[in-house]
Amino acid sequence: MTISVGSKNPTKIEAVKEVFPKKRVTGVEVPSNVSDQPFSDKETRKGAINRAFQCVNFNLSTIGIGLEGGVMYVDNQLYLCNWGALVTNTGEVYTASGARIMLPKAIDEQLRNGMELGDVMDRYAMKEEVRKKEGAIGIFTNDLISRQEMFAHVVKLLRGQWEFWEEQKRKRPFSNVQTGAPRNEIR
Ligand SMILES: O=P(O)(O)OP(=O)(O)OP(=O)(O)OC[C@H]1O[C@@H](n2cnc3c(O)ncnc32)[C@H](O)[C@@H]1O
Ligand SMILES: [Mg+2]
Repeated sequence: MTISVGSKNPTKIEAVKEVFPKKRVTGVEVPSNVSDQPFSDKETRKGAINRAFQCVNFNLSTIGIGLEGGVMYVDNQLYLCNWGALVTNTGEVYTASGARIMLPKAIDEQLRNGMELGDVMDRYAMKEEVRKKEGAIGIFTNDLISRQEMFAHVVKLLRGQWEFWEEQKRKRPFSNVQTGAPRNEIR
């Protein structure tokens, strides 16, 4: 069983390796088919699902994982949000979201002017490639939580759900409805 991650971003690939230390994990560049800067939970989640679907190989034992970063409002406050999706080679889809933190007004304004958070963060922190290192979450938590750590938590939520429902299927093969498995996505 191999795991294909829909990104070349090292924070995402390393997060998956951390949670699946015994699996072969590779990163592949795939389009998210949502905006470069997703602006809601719904769009960010969709990006993660799209990436995962493009990675999975239904003929081979390769599962796909998509991780997507975005932003979303609660009232007038902008938050950083992150979503992950795991698609099995039999087409089951598991999703989970990550921690959210507030983003300052200055960043909100620049994003609304059409800039991408990755570029805004480099200027704000006067650093290079923040998105591939500590991430916005690292900068705004004083380096207590890195982008990789945050994604690793999301991947744990995916792995845990996948394992739980696989186990349920083994234990109760004819009672999918009764076990109340999560509804699968129809693309
Ligand atoms: O190569 P990919 O996988 O696309 O990785 P990415 O860094 O572009 O990450 P996403 O597409 O998932 O994130 C969407 C946008 O938000 C930015 N972004 C999201 N979370 C971030 C973070 O924690 N730090 C810096 N930029 C972030 C990111 O750079 C993009 O501009
Ligand atoms: Mg991107």
